[in-house]
Parts: sequence; C-alpha cells; structure tokens
Amino acid sequence: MNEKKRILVIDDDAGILTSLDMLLRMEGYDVTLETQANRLLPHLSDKAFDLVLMDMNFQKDTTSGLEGLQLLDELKKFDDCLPAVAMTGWGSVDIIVGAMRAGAADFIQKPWDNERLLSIVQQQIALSQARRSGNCLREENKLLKRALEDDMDSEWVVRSPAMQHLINVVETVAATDTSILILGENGTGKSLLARFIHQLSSRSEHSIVEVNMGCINEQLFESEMFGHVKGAFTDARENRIGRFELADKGTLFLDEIGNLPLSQQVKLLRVLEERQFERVGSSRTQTTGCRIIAATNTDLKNAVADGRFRQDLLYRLNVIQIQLPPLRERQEDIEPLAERFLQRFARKYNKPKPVLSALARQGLHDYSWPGNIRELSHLLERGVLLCRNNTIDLADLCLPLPVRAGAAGHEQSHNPVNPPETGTLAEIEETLLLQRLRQYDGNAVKAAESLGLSRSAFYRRLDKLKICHE
Ligand SMILES: Nc1ncnc2c1ncn2[C@@H]1O[C@H](COP(=O)(O)OP(=O)(O)OP(=O)(O)O)[C@@H](O)[C@H]1O
Repeated sequence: MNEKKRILVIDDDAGILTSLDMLLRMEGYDVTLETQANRLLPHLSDKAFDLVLMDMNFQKDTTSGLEGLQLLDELKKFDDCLPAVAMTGWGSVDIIVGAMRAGAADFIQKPWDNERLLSIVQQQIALSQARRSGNCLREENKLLKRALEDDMDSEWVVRSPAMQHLINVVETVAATDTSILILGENGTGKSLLARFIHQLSSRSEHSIVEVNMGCINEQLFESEMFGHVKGAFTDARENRIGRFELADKGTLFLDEIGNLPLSQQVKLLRVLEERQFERVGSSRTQTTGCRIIAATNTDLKNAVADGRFRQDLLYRLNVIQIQLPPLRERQEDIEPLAERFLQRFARKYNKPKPVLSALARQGLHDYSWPGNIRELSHLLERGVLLCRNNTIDLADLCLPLPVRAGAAGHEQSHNPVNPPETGTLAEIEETLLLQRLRQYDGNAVKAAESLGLSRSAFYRRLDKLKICHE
C-alpha cells in the first residue's frame, strides 16, 4: 500500500486549521497542523513532508504578507524541492505575485474552493515527486532552454514610429566609440538599450560592465571604480580590480548617473577626461580603453542649473544623447510588448499563453503607464497568474488610476448614455464601473452617487466583477 503523503499546514487561525485538517484527512493525507510561523523549521527537521500549505500573514490584523515571504525564504533554503502552496485573502494580488516570485509552487485564495485546493495539492505533490525521482537533470535542461529563450525574448520591440527612428540613430552611433547619454523615464528600457548598443558595437565580444551610480557607498567609490591593492586600507585583504579595468575593452554602463554625489562626480570626471586612473594604494597609473554609456531619468540640465551636477561632466557624457520616449507616447508598441510578456510569463508559470479580452486591450491603451514598460510587464505577470479560462479581462489587470487624459475610456465616462456597443452585460457593467471610478479619480462614493447606487451596493458590484479597489 502507498504510504500516506504528509502535509504541513501553517496558519494562525485555528478555525482554518480545523477545516483543512478534516478536508485533507478525508482525502487520505497525513496532516500536521501548526499555528506558529517560527515552528516551520523544527517541523521540517523533524519529519519529511511532501507539501507545505502556508498562510502569508501571521499576526492579527497584518495583511502585508511579509511574514509569509520570510517563511517561504526559510523553506526554500531548507529544501528547494519541497512545494509550498501560499494561502491568501481574496484580492491580495500583490501578495500572490510576491509569493510566486519567492518560490511558492501555487496559491489558494480564502475562502477556498475544496476541489481546486485538493487538485493543487495533488498536482504539486506529483510534480515534486517527479522532480525528486531523477528528473532534476531534465528539469534543469528545460530551465536552461527557457532562460535562453527568455534572452531572445528580451529583443527590442520597435513597432512605433518613435522607436523606429530611435533605432536608426542607435545603429549609426553604436559602431563608433563615442560616449552616449541615454535619457528616459523609469522603466522605458534604458538598461536594455545600453546592452543593445554594446551588442551592436565592435566591442560585443568583451563585457558590458554595469554600475548603479546611485548605490555606491561614498567611502568605497574609488575602490569600486578603480580597484585597490592589498593593504591599501584595513579591509583590503586582497588586490581588487575596479570597474574601469574590468570594462577595459568593452563598455562601462553608468546607470542612474544623475544620482552620483558631487564629491564622486569630480573623481569620475578625471578618468573620463584623462582616461587614466590608479588603484587605491598604488602609484602605478593605468589607462582605460572602455566605452562609456550613461543613463538617467533625471533632468541633468536642471541638475546643472541647481548645482547638483557638474557642467563639465555632463559635457563629457553627452557626446550623443538618446531620449527614450515614455510608453504612453509609443501606443503601437503596447500590444506587441504585451504579447511578448504574456508569452514569457505563461512559460515561467507553466500555463498556456492567455489572450487579452477586447476591454483589457483597450485598457492597456487608455492607461498612462507612469512606470512604463516595467509596469506593463508587472501587470501582465499578475494577469497571467490570476486569469481564469485563459483570458485576461480588464479586471484581472487591476490597472491603477488614473488613465491617460483624453483616453477613449475617460471621454466616454462623461457620457452616461454611451456604454460600449459590444460585449456581454457583465463586460458593459465592468466598463461603466471603471469609467466612473476613473472619472471621479478613484472616489468610490462619488462614482456610486453618479450611478444612483449606495456605496455598499457599488462595492458589492466591484467585488462581484472582481475589480480591485482599496
Ligand atoms: N523595447 C523593449 N522591448 C522589449 N522589452 C523591453 C523594451 N524596453 C524595455 N523592456 C523591458 O522593460 C523592463 C524595464 O527595462 P529597463 O530596466 O531597461 O528600464 P530602465 O529605463 O533602465 O529602468 P530604470 O530607469 O528603472 O533603471 C525590462 O524588463 C526590459 O527587458
């Protein structure tokens, strides 16, 4: 007879533990219950489990999911192959996404559906058994293949006229050795562009060395950038090569250059002007042959005017300037980018690639994308995780407010007798609720009033359609 599969259930709510205990025992599992998060490791050391079912919040009234993430981290460190299924409250989308990123095998929303819960438990135990019984190599190969495909995926999407023009400029300047300054809002693809330029250049056989200039500790700046010799200071136990030396025949990418403190700007300027530097603690002058690409979302002209950025450094960096347009000005890129991200995340989470409903597509075009392509990627990752029946609806995207000024949905929202002309009743209701919320900048009371509904009736409708709200 097959040995019973062992499940550890951790939740601080005794009522939930009792129901899960009954449900899982009836299915023939050997169940261990625990209310304390800090008892995870003692249990794992004590007994071999086949699956852990875990809550994401342990202290009363906490909803951040941070304790759950910490627990997942401990579990994954203890046994990377042990599947953990995260349990969250209904609508805790960010927690679900965080848990899946932290290595949860799947998630269940409370109140759960018994059939779905049992099917997830059974599936995850079977998968982890397959992995343990010698399939690891095959899994690894698959992962490697996917990683390679993901790399191919990060190719540029350049459908919009703005990006096509930009790419023509990039192809011309990439081959030269001139310094390039890339400007653009957060998440517009500055780092990706820097890598792309490096790939197109004659230096592509060598490395592109990336440094986040906003993150280097003031004391360690010179050691990081120029290296040090053993004994140069108390902690210098070995010789260390700096970033300029590492990038010698390749490209040095100075990201977030606008955040570099003035005291460090002057040290950087010297190397850019003279192409020479010394390791900390050494008097031997070395020459660097690296090409410099810098990027920032700061308005450097303003920073110069305010005395926060050196004019001479800007002059050195700014030989060629490339401005990446924000996503809201690249409408033609939105759908091809969305398709690419859907494909990527479907593969990542072992799901078939979902389709976007017509309303979801429209929502993507109407939204203003303050976080640009990175935000699009995060929303679609969430959409892939949460969608049912392989279709991502507008509500699954949980688009934050507000939408672009003058967007179609926004304009329609001022006209109560102008609902969409196609779509099911539920879709039309969803559009109308979202339009009103946008029209009143997320104020549910005013949105409810404008539709002749009470606040609670309005919320009930949002819940029914699974539309996220505060
Ligand atoms: N044109 C594009 N085609 C495909 N993917 C893109 C494109 N531009 C950006 N991305 C993706 O969007 C995400 C954000 O890009 P990236 O990190 O390069 O932005 P960034 O401008 O450097 O951001 P930050 O200012 O926050 O450092 C990455 O996942 C990147 O792969």
